[in-house]
Amino acid sequence: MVVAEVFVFIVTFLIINYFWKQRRFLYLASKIPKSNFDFSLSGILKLFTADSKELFEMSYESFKNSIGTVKTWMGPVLLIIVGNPEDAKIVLTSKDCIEKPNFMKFFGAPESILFGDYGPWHAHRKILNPYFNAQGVKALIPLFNKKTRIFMDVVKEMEGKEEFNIFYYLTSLALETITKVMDFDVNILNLEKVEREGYIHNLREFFKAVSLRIFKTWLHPEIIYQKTQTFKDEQGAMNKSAMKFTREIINNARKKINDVENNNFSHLNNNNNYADAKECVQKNFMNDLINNKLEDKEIFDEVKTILVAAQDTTANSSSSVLLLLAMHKDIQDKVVAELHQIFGKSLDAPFIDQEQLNQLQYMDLVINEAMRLMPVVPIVFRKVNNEVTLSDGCILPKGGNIIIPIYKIHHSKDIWGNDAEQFRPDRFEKENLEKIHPYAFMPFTKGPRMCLGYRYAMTLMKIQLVNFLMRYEVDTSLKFEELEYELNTTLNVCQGYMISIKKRQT
Ligand code: HEM
Repeated sequence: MVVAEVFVFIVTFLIINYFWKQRRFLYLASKIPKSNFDFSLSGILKLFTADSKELFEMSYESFKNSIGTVKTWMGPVLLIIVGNPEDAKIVLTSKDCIEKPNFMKFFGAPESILFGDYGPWHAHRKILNPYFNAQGVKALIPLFNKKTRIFMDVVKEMEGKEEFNIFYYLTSLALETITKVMDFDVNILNLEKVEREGYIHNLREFFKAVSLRIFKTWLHPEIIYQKTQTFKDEQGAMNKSAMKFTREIINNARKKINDVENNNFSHLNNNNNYADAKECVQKNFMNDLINNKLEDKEIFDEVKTILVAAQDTTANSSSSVLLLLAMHKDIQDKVVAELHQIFGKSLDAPFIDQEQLNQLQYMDLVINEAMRLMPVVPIVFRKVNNEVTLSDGCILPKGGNIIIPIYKIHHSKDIWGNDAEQFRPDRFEKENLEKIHPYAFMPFTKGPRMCLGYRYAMTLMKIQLVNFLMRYEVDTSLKFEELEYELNTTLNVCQGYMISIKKRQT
């Protein structure tokens, strides 16, 4: 009897202590209006069984019509959805919201630039920046041209055939390119189609599993998660995809550095010259990571992250552009007219340089409009490390987690007008864009944690699109209003990016 009384006393004490310590957090949270998330029994049951398509629909529905900031409790996890551009700006530029929530560590790269806390993020961003700034990307243009040509030879197999998912081709190209930037060639485009698609499928399964875990908070504790099938799927998928290349890339880099140190350099350059070989290795991405004395785990996390960040995103965005152009032939014609003006009326694009890329003004509008309608990263997360006050006086409590709903902001009729669901590239003309809040369009987000690879992505996408659209007329039977999406960390079209291609008449 006494034992029971002591037990009740301790539990009561712990509960009161918890609420006392959390009183400010809970008070501020209580002031934020609720989202429309369906907390009825059927709503909760639906969340239990939701797949990534239902997850996207449920989360979008829950805050689609809210104007300001709203909240959702996912068990003990507070999610605050900051849906207006001015407040998104406050969050994304605040030093108190620079870190990502703890559940982002589920992606398995806690020491990386993408998911790491301030320390590793800041150090890694400094190391990687030179490879992705204007000069760094300019130096990569010849590589982008070369890899795109290989891709054009491979995609030829689909000429004049039925509709196919262009994403599988573009993602192979994106992977080949980024591994080469890391001084390692995976030659995935040369693999058999089945093998290529298998790798990509595995990576997507990994993202799917982690996205589901983030929203299903009962899967957060490792002890529960590791017993689930989702965990087994996630591990299997990751081991078969990015892990495989990550190890090989690091081993390859280490070997090259050792070879130069041991004067064994003849296979590293054509001139058989030690100084050249040394310079070539020193100017290298992987060398920088290794020589900055990062821990093995940090290097591993970083390589894996960059592989993933550079691949799915760029391929998805280019696929969206092609799909939308296939749906809107008048706009496709205008893009091609611009290409003919710059490059002449040939079927094969020349090697494209920076100056020509700068002339692609209409294509810029088209890419922006495609990334507005189909932003590949539809939400981003931040953690509140210290209280932050929004434009309407709402205070974000320390310990809360923020969602910036990029997809919702990009589709808001209040911002983009009643035709927000239509593909209209001219809304990105300078005089139209001036009327829109700068944080109403942010496919790469903004602020200090903005995408490091945005110049890289835009440059590679343009080179791919020029080559593809000069040679092929693109068609599809899909309709924009019928597209369905699934949230696999990135936003993917459930039906696939199905297009058919035929050679242009010159
Ligand atoms: C169209 C293609 C791309 C899109 C739409 C995109 C989008 C994004 C977004 C929205 C973020 C912010 C995530 C967040 O705040 O949580 C991000 C971060 C990042 N992206 Fe990209 N990305 C693309 C391509 C690339 C490429 C090609 C690379 C590398 C080569 C890259 C590397 C990164 C890195 C390293 C970060 C983390 C930046 C930081 O936290 O400081 N991305 N990207």
